[in-house]
Amino acid sequence: MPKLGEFGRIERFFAPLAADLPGAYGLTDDAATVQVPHGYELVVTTDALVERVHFLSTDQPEDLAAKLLAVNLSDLAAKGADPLCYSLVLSLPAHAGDYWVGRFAHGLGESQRNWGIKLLGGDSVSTDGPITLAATVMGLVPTGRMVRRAGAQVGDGLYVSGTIGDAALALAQFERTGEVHPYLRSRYRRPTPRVELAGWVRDHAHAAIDISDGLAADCSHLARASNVRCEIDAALVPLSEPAAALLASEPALRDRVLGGGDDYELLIAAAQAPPGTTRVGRVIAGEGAEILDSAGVPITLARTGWTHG
Ligand SMILES: Nc1ncnc2c1ncn2[C@@H]1O[C@H](COP(=O)(O)OP(=O)(O)OP(=O)(O)O)[C@@H](O)[C@H]1O
Ligand SMILES: Cc1ncc(C[n+]2csc(CCOP(=O)(O)O)c2C)c(N)n1
Ligand SMILES: [Mg+2]
Ligand SMILES: [Mg+2]
Ligand SMILES: [Mg+2]
Repeated sequence: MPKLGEFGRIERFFAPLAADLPGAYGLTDDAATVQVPHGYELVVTTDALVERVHFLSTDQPEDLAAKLLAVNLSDLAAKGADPLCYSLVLSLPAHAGDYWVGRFAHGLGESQRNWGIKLLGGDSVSTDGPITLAATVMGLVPTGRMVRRAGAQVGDGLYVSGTIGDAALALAQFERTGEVHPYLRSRYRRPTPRVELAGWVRDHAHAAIDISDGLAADCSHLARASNVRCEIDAALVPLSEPAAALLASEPALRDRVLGGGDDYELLIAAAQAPPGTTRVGRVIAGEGAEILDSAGVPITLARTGWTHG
């Protein structure tokens, strides 16, 4: 089959993902339009995934599509926004050809249906560098109601969704042996954005952040923005069964759990427990964030979270 080329791929693989979104104009114009209902505003977030920085070269295109949308939808959920649409930038080397793009687009289609979003537009470029994927995801909140990192109040509880450390432990296993527990691997390849918590966050949370860099680092971001001190009890941090088993056999991996990142869970400061979350700590007067061991002593982590550069 002859190669589709830039415009062939857009027409074949991406235009169907934009169907039914009037402002996308079938991906045939220079730009798109987004209608925002009266009384609402757009919440806009952008995150990129780069080969060998955010994912492994062996990861499959369908998984990368799901992960690209998930890491962005996680930010929207933390801000209490309901997902609406997204734009997409693909920077692809020659080996990621039509077959790769077709599988990637198929993965996008599945995620779109799952989360109720549509493709608005984007850009496609070729490169001799790594696969680089970026999405800008847009969501809606009633005007003025986006939940900020700032706003945590003294006396609030700190809550996290899901379990922490699964993806970071998967990566630790990849780095060492290549033998990775299937559940941990699935948490690295396909994080689950907590989209269903957005409504609760919007109505009840005082502050929230999604955990991408690492629990310790993202908790520090929330504490700094809110001008408060956040304390987390390490023993309360929820672990999946495989993570707990791995940690029991290798306690030194604790630091990867607390500072490894790639969780895409929510950290929420609120006066009451969000549904389906675990209370991990508290907001008190002061500054900074600490994770305490079972004796109440602050844990010093080699790295509290991921930073670029
Ligand atoms: N290149 C950039 N240009 C403009 N703003 C940026 C740029 N990079 C980051 N930002 C902004 O800096 C702030 C922090 O970004 P950061 O990426 O740390 O947050 P995040 O997306 O929630 O975390 P993560 O990327 O780890 O998931 C956000 O307001 C983001 O919009
Ligand atoms: C192959 C590989 N090596 C390392 C990591 C870990 N990692 C990379 S970026 C990041 C923070 C979130 O990204 P960002 O801050 O860019 O949004 C984390 C935890 C990974 N996922 N894959
Ligand atoms: Mg970001
Ligand atoms: Mg975030
Ligand atoms: Mg980051």
